[in-house]
Amino acid sequence: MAQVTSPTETDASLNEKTEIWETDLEVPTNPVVDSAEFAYEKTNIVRVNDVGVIMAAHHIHTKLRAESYTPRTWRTHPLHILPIEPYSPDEPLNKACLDWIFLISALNFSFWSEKEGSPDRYGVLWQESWVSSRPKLWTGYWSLVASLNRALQDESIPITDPQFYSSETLCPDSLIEHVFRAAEGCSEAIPLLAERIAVMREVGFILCHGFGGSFQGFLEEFQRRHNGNGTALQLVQMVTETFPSFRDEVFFEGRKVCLWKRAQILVAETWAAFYPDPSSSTTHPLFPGPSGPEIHQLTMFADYRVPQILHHLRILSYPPSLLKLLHAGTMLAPGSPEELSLRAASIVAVERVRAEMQSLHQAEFQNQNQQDSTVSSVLIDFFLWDLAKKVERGEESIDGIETADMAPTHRTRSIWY
Ligand SMILES: Nc1nc2c(c(CN[C@H]3C=C[C@H](O)[C@@H]3O)cn2[C@@H]2O[C@H](COP(=O)(O)O)[C@@H](O)[C@H]2O)c(=O)[nH]1
Repeated sequence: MAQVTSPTETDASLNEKTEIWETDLEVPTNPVVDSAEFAYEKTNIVRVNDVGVIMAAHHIHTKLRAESYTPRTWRTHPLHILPIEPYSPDEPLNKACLDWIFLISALNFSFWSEKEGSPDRYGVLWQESWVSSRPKLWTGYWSLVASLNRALQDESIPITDPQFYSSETLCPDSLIEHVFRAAEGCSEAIPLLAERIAVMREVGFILCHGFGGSFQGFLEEFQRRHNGNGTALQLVQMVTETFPSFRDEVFFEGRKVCLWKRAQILVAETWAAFYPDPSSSTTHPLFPGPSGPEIHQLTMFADYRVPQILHHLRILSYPPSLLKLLHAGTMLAPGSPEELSLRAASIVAVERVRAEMQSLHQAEFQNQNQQDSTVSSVLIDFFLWDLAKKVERGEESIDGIETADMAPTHRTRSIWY
């Protein structure tokens, strides 16, 4: 917020103040944005297509409106209606719900299957939603959510409680294996089980020894440090500083590149899960300060599903050599130029889509003489991920703009995404 100067101040003091204010006014940039720009240029493999960005921005802008897609859409996913009622007025940041979100984000990586498309790929059988107990085979990311919900609801295993899952005595490896068990007939187990167990022990230990044994305690400490006025980006930073297994960073050509996929999605999902009803005019319980969450400072979450839809929408262009690798199912090593290029270009691309959508948004609001509201890469990401899944299931196809043939997702085994 700009400050008004007093006319009695001398030029010298004014200059001094201006300098201070300029520093104060500096908008903190997300290191992921700079990192991505650097890695995008250095790798120079996947490219952002400017025409594709403009076309897709119009398309996404229209779709968001038509579908009334908002941060509250997150709750409408059949498995995101949590086993615990999160929205209690007595406990605005419900502990059990926060621990559920935290564990999901800690383990939100590497669900792609060597047997993609085959019925015996890894999947978890659980009810199709909270309101229907009809069994359904959940695959990919949803297999994680289904496993945890099944353990909580059907088996009374407190799997999302850090005090439980940090302890090898209360929660031995064999029990975790049981929680993630595949449906009968699957010939695969959950990928990277040992790494998932290691992540659970690490984050559980840190929450128990530093934050009273819950993500709620972690958020209370965040609010204390920032006098209740912390932003989403500051929370992301605290997550990456605290938990090594959220530190999604690589060194490339002599520079540290931060991608922070799971740290950002953790904050974004917490933001979305507790997003207040717009008609209630209440502030967000996690970001009650005057500046709010500043959610637009976060980037998209560089995974293996969103780049695929960005390419399909012709926002990203892949060179023939990369397409060949993808079609051959070649493994891309974590931190390799191809893998880094896919992730970095996705971040750069969504930032450009966001800028384009922001202009559309502003023009529209100006015409309607309404207040502006900011477009965020988080919401664009959520929308694109959901869209990618609908296109994959054959439920939706992209109309009205040119698309590229859907390429396979890239294959990298890593705990980062
Ligand atoms: N960029 C981004 N990546 C996301 C998600 C999500 C799920 N988020 C939920 C929250 C809001 C959304 O509306 C979703 O309901 C998972 N992933 C990543 O995808 C991959 C799994 O893919 P597949 O094997 O096909 O299920 C894997 O890397 C996983 O880490 C997201 O939102 N954004």
